Amino acid sequence: MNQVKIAPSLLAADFGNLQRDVEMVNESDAAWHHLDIMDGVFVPNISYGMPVVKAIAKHASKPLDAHLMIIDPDRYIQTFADLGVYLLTVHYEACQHLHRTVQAIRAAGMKAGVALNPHTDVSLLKFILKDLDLVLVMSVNPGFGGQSFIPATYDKIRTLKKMLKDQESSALIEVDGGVGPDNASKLIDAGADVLVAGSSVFKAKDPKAIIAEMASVKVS
Ligand SMILES: O=C(CO)[C@@H](O)[C@H](O)COP(=O)(O)O
Ligand SMILES: [Fe+2]
Repeated sequence: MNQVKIAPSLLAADFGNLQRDVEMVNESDAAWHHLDIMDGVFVPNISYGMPVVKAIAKHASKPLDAHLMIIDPDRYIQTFADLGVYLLTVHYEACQHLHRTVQAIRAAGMKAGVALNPHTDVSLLKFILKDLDLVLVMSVNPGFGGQSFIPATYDKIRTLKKMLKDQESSALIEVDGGVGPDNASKLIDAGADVLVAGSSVFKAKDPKAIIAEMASVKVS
């Protein structure tokens, strides 16, 4: 069984000290850097765009896990590939032709992920699971950091885990929103492979210790 991966969300970083915070993640037990790209249309917030992704990529030593909260993400697939993104996740709710988008992400040389809003049923991915490297289960409504975790997520992860097993899919389950040391064990027990954590890491006195604590949770 693989160890859980921790992906600190740079949305909660200090943007005035972005290089410092990216380097903190480099030196930590984190597996990936999680980048949240918001367009102000799909979600009611605008985060950052390509120049900031480029700056992060310049200093990051771990794979870039980009979570696109933008409509019609096909427009930017090649750009993110050129910026060195490792795994590109698009929202089920933001794509007209999800299968085509996933194929285009892989054709551009990246791993492909699909994110589900809290109200979106995992069964909608039944016929595309085999084509995915990751499913991102949103445990808050996308758009902002620092929100409260939605408890229905546990059941959703368990249901998805069973679907993946039934289909012999090796896609990872990533959970994003309101995640921290308090719920990490329960999420891992439910079947999460990757934990995204923004506020719980960057607002902590010792961010590296929080990352280490979550990364060391034993997988049963
Ligand atoms: O995608 C998102 C929000 O839409 C996340 O990645 C947040 O950035 C996580 O922040 P916390 O809930 O951990 O503070
Ligand atoms: Fe995210």
